[in-house]
Parts: sequence; C-alpha cells; structure tokens
Amino acid sequence: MTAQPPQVTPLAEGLRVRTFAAALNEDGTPDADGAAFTRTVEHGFYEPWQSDEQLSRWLPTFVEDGQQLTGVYVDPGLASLEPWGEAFETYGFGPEHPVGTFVDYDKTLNAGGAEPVPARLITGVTVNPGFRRRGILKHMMTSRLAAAVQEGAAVAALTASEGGIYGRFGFAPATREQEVAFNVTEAGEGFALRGPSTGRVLPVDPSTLEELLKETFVQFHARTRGSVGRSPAYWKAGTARWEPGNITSWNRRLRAVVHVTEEGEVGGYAVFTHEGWDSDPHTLRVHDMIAADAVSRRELIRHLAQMDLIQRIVMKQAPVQDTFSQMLVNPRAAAVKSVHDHLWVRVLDPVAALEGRAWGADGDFTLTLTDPLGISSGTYALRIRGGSAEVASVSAEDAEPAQHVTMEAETLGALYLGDVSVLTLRDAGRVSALGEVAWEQLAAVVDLPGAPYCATHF
Ligand SMILES: CC(=O)SCCNC(=O)CCNC(=O)[C@H](O)C(C)(C)COP(=O)(O)OP(=O)(O)OC[C@H]1O[C@@H](n2cnc3c(N)ncnc32)[C@H](O)[C@@H]1OP(=O)(O)O
Repeated sequence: MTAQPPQVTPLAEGLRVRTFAAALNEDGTPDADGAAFTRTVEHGFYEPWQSDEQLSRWLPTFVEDGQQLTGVYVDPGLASLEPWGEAFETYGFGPEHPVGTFVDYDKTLNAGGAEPVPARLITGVTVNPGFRRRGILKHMMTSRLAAAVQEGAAVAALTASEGGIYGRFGFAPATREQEVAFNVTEAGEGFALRGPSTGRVLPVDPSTLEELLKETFVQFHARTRGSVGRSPAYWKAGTARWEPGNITSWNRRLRAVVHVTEEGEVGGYAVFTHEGWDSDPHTLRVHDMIAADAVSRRELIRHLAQMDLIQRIVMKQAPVQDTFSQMLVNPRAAAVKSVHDHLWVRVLDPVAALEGRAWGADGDFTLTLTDPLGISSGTYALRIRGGSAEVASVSAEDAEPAQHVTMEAETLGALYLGDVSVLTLRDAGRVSALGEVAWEQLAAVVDLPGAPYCATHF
C-alpha cells in the first residue's frame, strides 16, 4: 500500500463522532440510531418528513450492503454551552439526532483494467444548518478517508450536490451523463431509426426481474468503464418493491421490457414509466436501461421508440456518447436538455488505482503527485505494456527526466477514467512537465477512447 492516511482535523468542543453499522430491529424496522440518522439525512436534503414505515425502505438496503454510518453528535448535558446549548436542548430534534452525517461502503469501480478496483463510495453527507462551516464535514471526510486508506480502498467516489465542495478533498468529476429527450413522433420531419432489428423485445412483469436485474448488471459492470457497483435499492426500485405495501404510484406505474437475443438469451432490460395522458407530448420516461452488450441496448431503445401512442422519450441519465442519437435518421430528433458531471473520483492508492486502469498504448512515464491531504503524494514510475501498467513508487531523485509530469491528486481524479485528455488538462495548467515531455506520445498512452459512463446513482 502506497497511500498514507490523512491527518484528521479535530471537531469543535462539545461534539463527538461515532461510526456504526446500519442495523435493524428484530421485526425488520430500522433501529433507533438508524432511524434518527436517516431522518437527519432527509432533513439535510430538504426531503419531506418520513414516517418510520417509509424510512424502512432505506435502512434494509444499507444493512445488506454493510453501510457504515458516521454521525457527529452534540454531547449531552451541554445546556451551559453559550450561546446555543440551552436552545438546542430545549427546541432541538434531540441529542439522538446527529448534527453531521456521512455514509460510506465498499463496491468496485470499473476503471477499464482487467479487474475492477476496490472503491469506497460516499453518500448521505449532511451537516445541520445550525452547525455548518465549523469543520464538521472536514472532520468526517478526513477521518473516513483515513479509514478507507487503512482498509485498502484504491479510490473513493461520490456524487456531488454542489461542485464547490469536494475538490479540496481531492475529488474531481470523472464521468458525465446527459438528460436527453427524443421526439419519436412519425409526423413532421419523420422519425426513423437506422438498421434492421434483431431478436425480440417483450413486456414483462417488473416484480419477476430481481435475478435478471442483478445478473445483467454484473455483465454491464464488467464491460463499462466508469461503472460502480449497485446497492440493493436498485433491485427494489426496478422490481416495483421500492416502498412498503406495493401501493405507491412508483410501484404501480413501473413497466419493464427485456430484449431476447436470436440465441434466446435475455440480453438486457429497461424499466420505465408513462408520464400519463396529460403529458404533452405523450412521454415515456426511461429510469434504468442495462444491457449485457451494445446490441441489446440498441434493440431496447428501438422497441421503446417504436411503441404506439408515445411521442417523446426522456432519459435523464443517458451516456454522453449515446447509441440512440447515432441511430436516428434525423439527428435533430434528439434534444440534449443538460449535460452534467456524475461520478467524482478521488485516488487513494496510486499504485493500485493506476494498475487497475486501462491505457491507450504502450509507453513509460513518471508521475509526481502532490496531494494537499498527503494521501497519494509521491513519485511513481509507470511502465505500460499490452494495456496494463506496472507502477512503482520511486524517489524523486531516481526518477527518469524524460516523460516526467506532475499534477495534483484532484487532477488525477479528473483524468482517471479517461473523460478528459491529458492535453486539455495541460492546457488548463493542471499538468506540467518536470523534464522533457513528448506530449502527443504521453496522450496516446494516457487518453482512452469513448466516454466513461456510470449508470448508478447513490
Ligand atoms: C456525497 C454527498 O452526499 S453530496 C451532499 C452534500 N450535502 C449537501 O449538499 C447538503 C447541504 N449542505 C450541507 O449539509 C453542508 O453545507 C456540507 C455538508 C456541504 C458542508 O458541511 P460543513 O460542516 O459546513 O463543511 P466544513 O465546515 O467542514 O467545510 C469544509 C470546507 O468546505 C467549504 N465548504 C463547505 N460547504 C461548501 C459548499 N457548499 N460550497 C463550497 N465550499 C463549501 C468550507 O468553506 C470549508 O472550506 P475551507 O477548507 O477553505 O475551510
């Protein structure tokens, strides 16, 4: 392990931190700690107040996945703390509710290498508005990144509510996604898709799909650079079992189709909802579409686009380089509504992370990383052959002067999955030469074809 745990920044007086595993009572309901924690997270994201029954949809998925809950709590008996202690004790939500929350758990990230890399995923980060900008996030982040380093994660990853928060901790946007709407009416300029279809797409009962959803995702995850492992919440949502009692509008409105290949294999699925007859144009919204290969994805799209009575298809989380747009005879049938960053990556262990990544060509280069948290600082010699790298930590004095570049850990996060060229980052002043650098040659080694894509939100 080449990573160093960061220095943990201290908490202010009167606060204490506790990390515990999500747990359930014997009857399957969230235990008191978990319920108070989850309520605080929902409050932090301005969600409606939830009943215990509604809360019970989240916690079981956390338990299954081994999520660690880190809460910052106000010490009891602090009424004397001026000027806020008394008001907090009298009017606050109660000392069992944390004032800071942070959730992390282990999955893998497909970085394009032979095997996906161990990734610590971070979510549920909130701080009570009365306690913000006092270093609570900094404490939770540094202490949990220290744990991730000690427990062997190669990278950490999250999705960010705001773009200004996580760069200071070494995270950078590493994948993007787009919201795209397709006009699939046959009137007007005419809607048509290229190519003959193959296999057969069938409507199915979503509640029967759990095993299929899991198996198809395994195949998708293995073939898709940028993919992270999924929490069981996806299997519940995709099989219309998201909320208790199966009576919510989500559960009742969900529809599903599967693609059956010419060989009789199920190659992929899509789950979607019809937005109702009041939607104008009549809209079908695709929530999740996962295929084992490009052919099944293409056929699922073709089927949805050719369904009767549908005038528009909306995909909120589509890849930025999407098959659908390239299948259109009239390319203006696609309207990109927005493109945004999705997965943010933070390299923890440079050797494991770089050895787990795909590479564009053979070559040797040296990388000096600077890291404000000290986690990944150092100089690394890379030897890339046949698409995989051997990475060794070397002393700065021993480094070859040729092809020696330097960047911050944050910039390595941006570069990691190949969503941006090393040349663009050089032009932005974020990658510099420390010796003689043949930049085009370096770009051929570091840059990767196509855009990475993460189909999973967490
Ligand atoms: C992975 C996820 O879950 S993403 C969700 C993040 N959560 C939210 O957006 C919910 C609403 N926001 C919050 O709960 C809080 O404002 C948080 C969690 C974003 C920040 O918590 P705080 O305890 O206030 O942060 P903390 O005091 O530790 O600040 C650390 C640093 O980040 C900066 N910072 C904190 N929040 C922000 C922000 N929203 N935008 C820009 N900078 C920020 C602080 O100024 C500080 O900077 P410094 O290092 O220069 O001193």
